[in-house]
Amino acid sequence: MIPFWDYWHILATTGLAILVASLAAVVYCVTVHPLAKFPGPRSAAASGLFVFYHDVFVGGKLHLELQRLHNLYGPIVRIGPNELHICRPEAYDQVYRVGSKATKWSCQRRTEISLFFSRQSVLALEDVLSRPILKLHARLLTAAAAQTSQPEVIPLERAYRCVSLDSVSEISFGRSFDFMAKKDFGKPMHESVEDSLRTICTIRHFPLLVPVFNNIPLWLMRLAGDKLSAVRMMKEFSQQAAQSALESTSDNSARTIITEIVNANKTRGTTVNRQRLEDESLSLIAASADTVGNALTVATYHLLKPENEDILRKLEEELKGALPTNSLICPRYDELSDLPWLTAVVKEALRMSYGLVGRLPRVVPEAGMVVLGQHIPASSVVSMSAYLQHNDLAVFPEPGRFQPQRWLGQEEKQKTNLNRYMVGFGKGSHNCVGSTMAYSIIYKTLATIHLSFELKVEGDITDEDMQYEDRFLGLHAKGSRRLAVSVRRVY
Ligand code: HEM
Repeated sequence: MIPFWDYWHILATTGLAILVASLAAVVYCVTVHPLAKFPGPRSAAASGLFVFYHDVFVGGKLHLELQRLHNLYGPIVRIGPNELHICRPEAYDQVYRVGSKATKWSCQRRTEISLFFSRQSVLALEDVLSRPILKLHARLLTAAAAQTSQPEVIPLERAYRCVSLDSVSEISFGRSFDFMAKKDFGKPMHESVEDSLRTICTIRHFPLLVPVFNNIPLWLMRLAGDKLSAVRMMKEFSQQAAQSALESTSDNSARTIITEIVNANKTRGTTVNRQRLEDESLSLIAASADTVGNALTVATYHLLKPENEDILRKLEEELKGALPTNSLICPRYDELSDLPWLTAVVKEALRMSYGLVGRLPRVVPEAGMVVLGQHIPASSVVSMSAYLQHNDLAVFPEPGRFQPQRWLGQEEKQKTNLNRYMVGFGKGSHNCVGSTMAYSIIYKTLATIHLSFELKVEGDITDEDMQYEDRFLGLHAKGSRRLAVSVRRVY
């Protein structure tokens, strides 16, 4: 038997060894690591704790810290032992053209679903995309018609999220969540999504916990009550849809993402398991709800600011001129996609809502790469952030001001440049597969709402409230005021 003091001896020796190894790793990272020549705070070069601290402890503010670091150190900053963050608009194409190992979707998986998102398919899904917009229109009509002394206040930010949640759930699962039909537009569900996103941002720093979080059984989620209600509901929907697609023998079932993947596999003679179908459909919901909702919210918030009255009037005039009267209420995407002022408003809203606020990491391939004249060695991680790109003063002067006109009336060359620097949908082989669908939902919703109603902002919401935290998707800070409106007039 080992004497008691020997346990302490073993423990102390192990502790000392770990300490010495950690110190050696820190010294190596700061002095001789291949990225040691790049500028940045020592604490970031030494360990991953720097990013963890800003991401988790400060909470969703890493993009602001990155902005500060770039002002201090220049366009390439080392933000982790093996990671560089880059901030220079012309570098975006270089970084995201490079093949990434940090993929979420294999090429084959992307091919299976990408047909579903072609412009032709999106136009064919016109009815599905219009349904939630028409329901929102009907609710605003009711609110406008109510003869009460206190006008009904519509939580428009929440309603806007429902527009994409309801249509993308129908496209994914074959049945809609139908939050638009709920009196509070599914308030507990939206709160639960926000809580889950904050949790996920912490959990992604502990890769071993990710599968545990992803596989919490439904019965345990039920015990957690409202906190996990959103995740639970989405899981239930996806499980049922995956099960029925796998069991279905008919070729005539409604075309959904899930049936699309099942059929692609049948054609190839391969099989697909239920888990994969669930994951695919849930990713789509996650990818679409807040991104689309944020772009719509940013657009309407700025259009309703008193100083932007002329921008709103121009939009109304353009819509009235382009759409035949009485064609009402939810125009088709192909009637809208060429309207210049609406297009400029949508682009400006996408710029100011960022898509994914924070950094999108890519792994440098074997040959290494040269960015801004600097060689970056293989296997390093490089990342850029839409937040910094879209606030670049040289490309987008006065970035905090909503100026759709910046997308119009310039030299053709300049316009091309602006489009090149707009990265809300990402770039390269892993850019957003759903961008056409997103555009369709955004154009149709803005046209429907701003053509038919005069809205008035309720409450004292400010630009401060509209700032986004980087919770992978853009979330407003806890306790911030959200866009809510009353409906004043119907055209
Ligand atoms: C304004 C709306 C949207 C924005 C700004 C947006 C933005 C993005 C961005 C930046 C990425 C790239 C992520 C990366 O590089 O890791 C992405 C990926 C993706 N998005 Fe979107 N998205 C939007 C709406 C949608 C919609 C409506 C759908 C589908 C219904 C969708 C489906 C996807 C999918 C499947 C991916 C993964 C693609 C891949 O990794 O190959 N998105 N999105």
